[in-house]
Amino acid sequence: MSLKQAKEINKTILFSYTEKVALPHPLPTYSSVIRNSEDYFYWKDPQNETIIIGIGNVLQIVSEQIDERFHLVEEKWDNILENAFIYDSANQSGTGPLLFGGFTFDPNNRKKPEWETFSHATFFVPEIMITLKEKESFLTLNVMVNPENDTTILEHLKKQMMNILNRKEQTSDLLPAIIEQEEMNPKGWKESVSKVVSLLKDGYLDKVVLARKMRIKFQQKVVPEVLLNHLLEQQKGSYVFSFGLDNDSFAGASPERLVKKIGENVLSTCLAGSIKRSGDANQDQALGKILLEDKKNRHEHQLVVSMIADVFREHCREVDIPDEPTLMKTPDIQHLYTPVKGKVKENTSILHLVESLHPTPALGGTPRQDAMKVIRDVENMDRGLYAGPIGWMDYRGNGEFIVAIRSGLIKGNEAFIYAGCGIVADSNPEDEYLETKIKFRPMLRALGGKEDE
Ligand SMILES: C=C(O[C@H]1C=CC=C(C(=O)O)[C@@H]1O)C(=O)O
Repeated sequence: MSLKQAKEINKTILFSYTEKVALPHPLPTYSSVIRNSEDYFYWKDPQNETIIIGIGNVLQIVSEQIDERFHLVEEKWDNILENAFIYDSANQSGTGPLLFGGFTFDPNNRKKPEWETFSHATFFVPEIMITLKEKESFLTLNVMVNPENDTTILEHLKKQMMNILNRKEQTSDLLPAIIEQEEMNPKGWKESVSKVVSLLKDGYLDKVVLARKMRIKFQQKVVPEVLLNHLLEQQKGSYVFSFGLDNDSFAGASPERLVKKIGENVLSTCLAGSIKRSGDANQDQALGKILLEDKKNRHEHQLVVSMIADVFREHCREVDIPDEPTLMKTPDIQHLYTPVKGKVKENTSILHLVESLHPTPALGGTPRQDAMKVIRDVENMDRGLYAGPIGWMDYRGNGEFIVAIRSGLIKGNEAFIYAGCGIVADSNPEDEYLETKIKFRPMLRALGGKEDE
């Protein structure tokens, strides 16, 4: 199918073209692709197996719906794909066209002005996309074809992308100077933790995750590419993402997968329970042992395992969950970690799994709805996309969503960064406060902020 033939259909449809390409530079990353784009995304998994970079926005799917947002995105994407012409000369070895985006943490919460750019579901199909998958690279060009389109548009796009990829000049790796760095009401946050601990002691709730925010003001606008480069350099073992829309940018380095689906194989991650790291290897190992044996942290973790296991048992033919957690270590923190695998039943889509899993008790709490209400009442904050599911799904139903933690929103010369932690009945406000300080560090360091000891 050529673009010319697609045009003859005489209605507006998605035309997508994918080919395998040889990249001009042996660079591990192509973060410069996002430079000067208003709408873009960059996505990398911890193993560097999949890197997806998209720029331009040919088609957007947004929703401010509360209960129907997952379903709505799925329905619209299915409709688009039903009519689309997809020419995949790479024989499905890349991803082909895909939808990238995210869901806010809690659509029932009041929206704060800093998050006005992002809807409760915000997804788009990029105009130009480059994918690195298992060391092969692919170029995907997407156009909405209508009778007025110039048939040479694909050639223009391809040339544009090759020019971008051939770019030699580097951006400076400097961020502007910070003029203000402020923790938002730390005293009030510790009081909220105490309040939640009393509720938990009353016994009708098991766990509530409370988060807080920092605001950083820069002398000039922050360049998203520079922040992305810092995250890529500093957080190699995490998912690194940057999601740009209308000049705002949501970026982070999350260690936490929500769900990955490739064919019938599905994977999720239980990540909850944390302890700091030490520069001394023996000390670091000893801290890990303390975490593995700590009753409070094991309880926090087990609530996440039980919930994810329930969702997997409902939607999968086979489920594989280890009996005991192991440790996941990032540069600043170590977590209790249990991977969950399954073979999903037919006709269960990735968005259906996302909807069932979000929010796990690693971000919300147990029981889910009561915990969400407590968060809304005591956190006094709009999490926006922080702690929400963000990711991609391709035209064959494969995809991956992560939990957008260790993240922040960049708005011109301001950044808002977020960190939270699981509160259980024997939590101590000061310890939880210190834990959130550690969880701010990946974003703070990448932004050039002052990290407390
Ligand atoms: C809510 C966050 O972390 C979650 C993920 C891993 C460990 C967590 C914990 O130990 O509390 C949190 O549940 C955050 O980083 O903002």
